[in-house]
Amino acid sequence: MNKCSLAVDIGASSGRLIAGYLEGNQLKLEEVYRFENKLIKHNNHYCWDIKSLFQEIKDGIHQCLEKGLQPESIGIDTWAVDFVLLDEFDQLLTDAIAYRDSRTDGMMEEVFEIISKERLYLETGIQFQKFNTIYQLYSIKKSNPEILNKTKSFLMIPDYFNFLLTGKKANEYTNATSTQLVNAFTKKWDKDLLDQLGINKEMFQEIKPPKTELGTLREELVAEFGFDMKVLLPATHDTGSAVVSVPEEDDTIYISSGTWSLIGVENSFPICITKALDYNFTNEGGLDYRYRFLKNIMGLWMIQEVKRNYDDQYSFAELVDLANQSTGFWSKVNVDHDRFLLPDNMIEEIQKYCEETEQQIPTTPGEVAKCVFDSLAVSYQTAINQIEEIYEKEFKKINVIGGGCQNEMLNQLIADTTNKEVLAGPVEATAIGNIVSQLMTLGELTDISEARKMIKHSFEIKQFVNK
Ligand SMILES: Nc1ncnc2c1ncn2[C@@H]1O[C@H](COP(=O)(O)OP(=O)(O)OP(=O)(O)O)[C@@H](O)[C@H]1O
Ligand SMILES: C[C@H](O)[C@H](O)[C@@H](O)C(=O)CO
Ligand SMILES: [Mg+2]
Repeated sequence: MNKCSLAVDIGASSGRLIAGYLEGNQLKLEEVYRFENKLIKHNNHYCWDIKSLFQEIKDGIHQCLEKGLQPESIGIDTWAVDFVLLDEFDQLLTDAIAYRDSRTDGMMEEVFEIISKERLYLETGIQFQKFNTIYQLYSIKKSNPEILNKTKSFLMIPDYFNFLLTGKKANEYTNATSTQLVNAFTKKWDKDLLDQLGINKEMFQEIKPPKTELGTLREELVAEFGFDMKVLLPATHDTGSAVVSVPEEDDTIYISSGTWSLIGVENSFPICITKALDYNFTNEGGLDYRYRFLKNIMGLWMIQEVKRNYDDQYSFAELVDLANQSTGFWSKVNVDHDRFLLPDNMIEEIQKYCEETEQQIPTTPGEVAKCVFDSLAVSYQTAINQIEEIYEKEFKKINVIGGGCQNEMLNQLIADTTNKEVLAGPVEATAIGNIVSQLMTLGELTDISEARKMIKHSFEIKQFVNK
């Protein structure tokens, strides 16, 4: 049986269990199990099928023994901001409502009437996304206050899966920062903010950093799987784990490219200056209390929705090929407009935008895809200009990580648009960051620098330069 550490990486569009182990000075991966993730509609809200996702995690763990793998540890990471609320009997009080749901429409503005935008940013350093946890909780307080009164435990999505595995409750630090309720300097729940919002402080759990050993499996799960393992906390915010695995450290801007494009740099301190606020950058928590100074760009969500609108007739690779053939099409959209957050039909929304802005309207799949990719490249350039303005320096390299780094047309567009060296890879950056964090906890790796050097020599990194 091969000893390994198991990463459970669940993104907004897909989940995977990936086993990792050291072989000499290389990190070896084995994909154990992959499954789809998607929004479901329930009780008139967009939700995550949290029960099915946990069953997928268990099904993936069962696959390990069949593949001759003996995991000695497991770590779970998912998308940010979303959570569940448990009552005194540890039962779910609501669905796991998704951040794209409309329940937070208008909530941010109502919160600003209680706490100014400037103060929120100065204390938390977190970007203003209408779906941040703070606004989700405020919407519950307004519409169903009795739910918050019954709530004994607030657990973010990975925290909840960890609870189901171990019976232990904790809020992991990197993901907790995405709530916009953690103080950027104390790294604790900001009790003053919670008091001012009238949200009960007692439901929040102790914040624990990545590289914490949370516990081991519940007895009934040991019996089910036939083995026990340590449940460790990686950076449970998927982007937090992805950034751990960015091989290039100096003078590099990363783009964690998946459902969202998270573009930024790694810092040892939070940047909460007015310009960062004006440009809506965030200071999410990272491994070893580093900071992820980044911003959300709408990302490949748009092409995911285009693919769905075409009834999945085309693969992502085929859409890229068709876009490459649409060389004469140049219309672009503002990808970061709220209208693209959850439109009824992404293709029609893009066409409406082009009509409203008196641009050529995309009609073929290739033209629609090219419009998405060209528009993303423009948004990346804008964010890079803002980062360089704030840092008062020029960054030489861009490291694209995650599934989106397989989009070679977009990688080339980024190189052509920014005139910077683009490094593409690793694809499974999030799972890799999750695994190396576990290996550090187990003492098999010393620190993040050693991990990054090993990652750089373990995975293919492609280079793109301005043609
Ligand atoms: N062969 C491919 N060619 C081009 N693009 C691809 C290819 N495979 C995947 N992609 C892109 O990668 C994206 C998925 O990236 P990734 O798997 O990192 O997302 P995820 O982990 O499911 O979601 P999240 O971003 O929430 O973590 C797809 O939306 C698609 O645009
Ligand atoms: C909702 C968040 O902005 C989102 O999860 C983003 O942080 C991310 O990590 C996408 O993978
Ligand atoms: Mg992902």
